[in-house]
Amino acid sequence: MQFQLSKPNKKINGSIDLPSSKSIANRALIIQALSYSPYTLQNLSGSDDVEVMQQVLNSNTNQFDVGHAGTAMRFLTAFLSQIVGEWTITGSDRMKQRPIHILVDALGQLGAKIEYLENEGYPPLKIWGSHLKGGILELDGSVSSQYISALLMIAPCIEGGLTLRLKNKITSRPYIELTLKLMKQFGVRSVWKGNEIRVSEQPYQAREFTVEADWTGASYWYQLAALADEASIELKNLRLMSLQGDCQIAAWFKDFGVDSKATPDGVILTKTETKLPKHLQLNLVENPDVAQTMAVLCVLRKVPFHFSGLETLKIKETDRIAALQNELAKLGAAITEPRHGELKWDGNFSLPKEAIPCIATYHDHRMALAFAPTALNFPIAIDDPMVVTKSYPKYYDHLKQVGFEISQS
Ligand SMILES: O=C(O)C1=C[C@@H](OP(=O)(O)O)[C@@H](O)[C@H](O)C1
Ligand SMILES: C=C(OP(=O)(O)O)C(=O)O
Repeated sequence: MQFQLSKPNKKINGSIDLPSSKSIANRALIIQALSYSPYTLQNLSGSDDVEVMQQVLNSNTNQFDVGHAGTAMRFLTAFLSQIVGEWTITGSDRMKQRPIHILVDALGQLGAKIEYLENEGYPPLKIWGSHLKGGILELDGSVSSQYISALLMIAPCIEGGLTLRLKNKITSRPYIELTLKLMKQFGVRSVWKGNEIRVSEQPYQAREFTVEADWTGASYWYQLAALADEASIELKNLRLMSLQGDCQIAAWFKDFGVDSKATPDGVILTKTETKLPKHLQLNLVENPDVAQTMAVLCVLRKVPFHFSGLETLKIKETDRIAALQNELAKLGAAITEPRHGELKWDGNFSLPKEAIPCIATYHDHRMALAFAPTALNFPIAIDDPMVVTKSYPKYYDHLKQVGFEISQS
């Protein structure tokens, strides 16, 4: 299936009920389970990744399929390792290509018994859950912060607690900070000094909790505002002072003429006069999920760019470096990868080959989410458009709400 998207004018006005953050929701669900909480979490998004986490935690079976959800795969692997029983956990074909050995090795050192059911180092896994004993673990921090978050969340429940010594360049650091901040909100203290994070054995305290709106989901509305001639967009439940690292984008988008103001209900984006940057240099090691938003935006606004810190993009829902190169080429922009983890565009365009480019999405929600705003500039088709349900199920309804025309073919 494909969607064709167009927009008769370049004005965007509306109030958008953003989905809540899947990163916060999936942490809160694990922490809630660890604290035997009687409360129901408020404002869960209904996205695939959150639904799958809820299903597993409420399931009566011992065999789980988490689909494309990286957080669910990593967080549940650690969670199940400390619950007595025999568990198998698998995922989509792509999940079976996303490495997990750093986490499995670490859990093994704590006493967990985990076996690879297909390929060494990758899901599916068989886990024999047991009482785990803590200690000091050395861990490579450069592949995925989700391994670290997974271990930190179970750390207070492990005999003796846990000290993690992180090696190499830490990727996605704000997601580790998010984990620790949420643990603190549920009563667990931690100390992070240099490359060492220490969590002693201590109980979680159950509490009521409401999940805030998703900043990565908000990035597509910032992108839309940056491409529009006029924009006034209210993003409900979004907080400028957020737990999420991607709230950083509010500052970046000032250069693209997008002003953010807090309201009692969220944040309002307005389009202002601006002088676009001549060239955009960004290190995205802390915000890998907005790489697609920023790359598509820069091409459409003709801002040459050089992004670094993207070493982990090849092991996300798809190889996002290759996907961006292939699909931005359809808009006429040749993107290069000058070094591992870098993306660069010199600002040159060639004429697009198709009158209405059709963007492939590679089972990656962020390809559809980041390319759909292109329709503000010219009509575009998105292949397999419903990939967005991974994090933002109502995206196309929201685009229609602000005047996008969307037809199916
Ligand atoms: O912990 C999390 O919620 C996430 C961490 C990041 O992954 P990596 O740490 O693998 O970069 C991010 O890309 C992902 O969407 C969500
Ligand atoms: C990388 C992502 O998700 P995950 O790793 O949780 O599958 C994402 O949502 O961009």
